[in-house]
Amino acid sequence: MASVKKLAGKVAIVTGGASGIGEVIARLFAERGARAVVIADMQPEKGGTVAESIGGRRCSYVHCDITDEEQVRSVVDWTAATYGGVDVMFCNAGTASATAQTVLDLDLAQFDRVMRVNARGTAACVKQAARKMVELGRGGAIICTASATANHAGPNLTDYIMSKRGVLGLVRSASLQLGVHGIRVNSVSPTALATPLTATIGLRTAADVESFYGQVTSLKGVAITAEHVAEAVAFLASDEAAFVTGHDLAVDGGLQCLPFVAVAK
Ligand SMILES: NC(=O)c1ccc[n+]([C@@H]2O[C@H](COP(=O)([O-])OP(=O)(O)OC[C@H]3O[C@@H](n4cnc5c(N)ncnc54)[C@H](O)[C@@H]3O)[C@@H](O)[C@H]2O)c1
Repeated sequence: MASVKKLAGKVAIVTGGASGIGEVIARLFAERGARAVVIADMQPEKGGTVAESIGGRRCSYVHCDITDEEQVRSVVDWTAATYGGVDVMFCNAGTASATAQTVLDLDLAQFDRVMRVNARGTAACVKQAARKMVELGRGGAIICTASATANHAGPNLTDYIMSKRGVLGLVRSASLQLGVHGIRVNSVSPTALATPLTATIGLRTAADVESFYGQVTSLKGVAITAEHVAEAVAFLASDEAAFVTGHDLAVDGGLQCLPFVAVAK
């Protein structure tokens, strides 16, 4: 069906595309007709296997540590030179601390690492993609992975929540500054789903996630999957979202709309 090829002809970069949410999105971008998908990650074996399974001519793995701006610039340049442009940048690579990171026990070395990847690294990706899109003069779509946690207080994960809150600030400011160039900047904010990242904080399986988040989302009978997040990202990347910018699309089963007090009937 031609109507589902909503990304036809587009060239996309997916950071963190070797695993988890990024991997599912790299596959969906290709399914939806993207001309090329570049997986920018630090896991050559996994990233290479994903790229190969999507198809060698349309998908490549390029090693890129997003904390090194030069590596980010290089993957953006390589993509533009190899595939003739950069239309979509999905800034998705991220990490979490292995320890609880409550305020009282905040390990500042871990704090620095999380901020370096999630906030600073994402900023480098937005910057380098935007510079290339401005140079090419045909606009573009930048999407960042924030998190449902960015809109809530956390009993732990303080550094992670701060880093994702920073991503929301980056997206809003970048959307304001880049609109004049026809570049849209948005984010997605999923609740938790089981990936290698959540395994580091003790959520290893879908059942772990459900037992934790199932109680706090208003939507019942549906468990979040990476495919749900991927659909939201594919929409923001497509021309169907041509007038959407500066938006954070929650994929959270209604978590954002919980009442702040219980109301007696
Ligand atoms: N899984 C969740 O519950 C959840 C919820 C909300 C937001 N997120 C966010 O989604 C994004 C993807 O996470 P995921 O859950 O799919 O985890 P994941 O561990 O499966 O994937 C993260 C990917 O990012 C890559 N990465 C990490 N540091 C990098 C760096 N410096 N440079 C380049 N690549 C790097 C990893 O190699 C990995 O392939 C992250 O930004 C995460 O914070 C995840």
